[in-house]
Amino acid sequence: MKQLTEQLARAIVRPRSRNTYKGSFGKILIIGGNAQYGGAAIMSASAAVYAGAGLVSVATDPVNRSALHARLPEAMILDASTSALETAIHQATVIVVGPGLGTDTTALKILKRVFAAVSQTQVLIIDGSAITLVATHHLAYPQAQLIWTPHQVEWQRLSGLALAAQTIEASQQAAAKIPGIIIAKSAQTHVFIGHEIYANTAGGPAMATGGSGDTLTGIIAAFAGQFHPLSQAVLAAVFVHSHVADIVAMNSYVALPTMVIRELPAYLKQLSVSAN
Ligand SMILES: NC(=O)C1=CN([C@@H]2O[C@H](COP(=O)(O)OP(=O)(O)OC[C@H]3O[C@@H](n4cnc5c(N)ncnc54)[C@H](OP(=O)(O)O)[C@@H]3O)[C@@H](O)[C@H]2O)[C@@H](O)CC1
Ligand SMILES: Nc1ncnc2c1ncn2[C@@H]1O[C@H](COP(=O)(O)OP(=O)(O)O)[C@@H](O)[C@H]1O
Ligand SMILES: [Mg+2]
Repeated sequence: MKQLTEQLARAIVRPRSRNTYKGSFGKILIIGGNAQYGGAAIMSASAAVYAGAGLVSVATDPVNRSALHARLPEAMILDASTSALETAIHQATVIVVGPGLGTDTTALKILKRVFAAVSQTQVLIIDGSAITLVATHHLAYPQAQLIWTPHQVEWQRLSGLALAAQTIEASQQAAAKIPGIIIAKSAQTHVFIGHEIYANTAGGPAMATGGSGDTLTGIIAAFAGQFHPLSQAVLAAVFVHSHVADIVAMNSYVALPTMVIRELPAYLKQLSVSAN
């Protein structure tokens, strides 16, 4: 098993080239946020913007429009239940589906449309409610470069492994049957990429607060849009999310998602200019 360290993140997060524009750093689409869980989509989108994504759009319930614009004017917004969703999917390079999506019939309909519209060249991060829907309704895996971010109960739903049975070996065997990268989140997060297993060395209980996982999806999306190869970008994102939370937790009892998000640009700058 390998370890996720700052060295790995430093190798990926390098200074930006001069001859670039917003389109050089990823076109991200976040799909989620129903009337109850609008904050999840806002945290995911905020994390993407603050982790350097070039362009971020959010397909959500229109009830979240004012809140999203007020919190994050950098993001664009569309109604997830209209055909604007398919247009936005085709324009995106990286898509997140699930934060705050919910599991009702409207959510299932949106998820099925997403799975039908994505293509093999696109990165699709499947999180939260979307994982639960895939497991509950036995949806076929979509044709895309998949990244799954289950917490322990979502992993139970997706893999069939009860929490107590989620040993590294059992989880690896289950992960091998699912296409893409699996980030099995817990107090000791493991990432399964092909035959490799990576253990996160950062993070702690200050992260045990609603929205931490939503925030991770935005960082992964931003990194997938900016850095290559995808596997290294994903590993760096997992480390950076937890490490920035550790930095926040040095002076704060809780590492709230909004606090972690705010710290991202300064940490990424520091990482990019530090000796490789
Ligand atoms: N501000 C917002 O808008 C927010 C919106 N959010 C959005 O909400 C949606 C639903 O996501 P979810 O994670 O809350 O619900 P679900 O998948 O049913 O899991 C919870 C169940 O599992 C259990 N449980 C046991 N162990 C566990 C573990 N290690 N980790 C986690 N759970 C564990 C737990 O047991 P309990 O703690 O109640 O005993 C409970 O029974 C999703 O779309 C998400 O993005 C949230 O991000 C919050 C902020
Ligand atoms: N005690 C802990 N130690 C380390 N990391 C934690 C701890 N508790 C939560 N986390 C991290 O916080 C995130 C929680 O994700 P998730 O449960 O999906 O949150 P949410 O859906 O509320 O956004 C994961 O990245 C997980 O690894
Ligand atoms: Mg979650």
